[in-house]
Amino acid sequence: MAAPVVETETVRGEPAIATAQPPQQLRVEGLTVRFGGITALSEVSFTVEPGTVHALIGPNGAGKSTLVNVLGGAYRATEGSVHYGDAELTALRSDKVAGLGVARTFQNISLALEDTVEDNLLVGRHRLMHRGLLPGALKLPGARREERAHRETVAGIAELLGIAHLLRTPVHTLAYGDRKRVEMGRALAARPSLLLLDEPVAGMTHGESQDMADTIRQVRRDLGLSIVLVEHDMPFVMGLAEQVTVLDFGKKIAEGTPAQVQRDPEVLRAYLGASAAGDAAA
Ligand SMILES: Nc1ncnc2c1ncn2[C@@H]1O[C@H](COP(=O)(O)OP(=O)(O)OP(=O)(O)O)[C@@H](O)[C@H]1O
Repeated sequence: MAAPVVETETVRGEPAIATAQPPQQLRVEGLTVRFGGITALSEVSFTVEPGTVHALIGPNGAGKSTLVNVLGGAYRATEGSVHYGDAELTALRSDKVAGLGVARTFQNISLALEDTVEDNLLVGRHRLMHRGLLPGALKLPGARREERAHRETVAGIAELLGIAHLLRTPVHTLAYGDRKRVEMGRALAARPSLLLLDEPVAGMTHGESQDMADTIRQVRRDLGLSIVLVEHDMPFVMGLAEQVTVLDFGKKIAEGTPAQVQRDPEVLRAYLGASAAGDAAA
């Protein structure tokens, strides 16, 4: 039976940016997801230790996004389970998963382009708002205090991500790399203890992706959360992740430290083809 959902604490008295609860161990056990005749994931198991960066890699169609969608509550498991601490995630809707402290970003940025960076970040606070953001004349003192606290929290997150100077700027005027930061900021605004990042540096130049790696390191250090990262950019993944799980055709083919998976023959075969794997092993 699923463990009861523990809602994250309220906004009152919170520090500027703090995770709602300490990160928990994430345990994926025997996870299978089928879409009709397609098996997107087949008996995948791995564990993400609290406070670590764990990468999911694999060629196109390997099942990485499907896995993130299950972790975030968007897709149901056909078989198997996912536990975050004591809670069984696969039994929960995405809003309940968010209530446990799990937040995600999307492969394709999904921001409100006409709105400011601040307004987009505040969307991430909605679940924690008691009163919503009302027009000035309708605000009681308690509502004003709450709104100020939410704005301070998102300002702190913007500072951490290096986009504080853009808070009043409409998103449609931003460079791609900054939009990616806003997307991450919106997820962080919910004060998650587990952050799921789906291709955070897709489409970025090498320099931009290095900057993003520094930002993610700082986010992890300052907020003390766990990060599950899906990304195709290998130098980025290998420089950032402590553990790597490798998928191919929906199956786990390897796991270990970046150094271990980089020389794993199965991984080389999946990425480069059998002959290249043979050459590399020789
Ligand atoms: N909603 C869906 N309905 C049907 N098939 C799906 C669905 N989502 C994913 N699939 C299929 O599941 C398999 C795994 O896809 P998935 O997107 O998870 O792979 P991926 O590793 O994230 O790939 P990429 O790196 O290209 O994003 C693919 O065969 C895909 O076509």
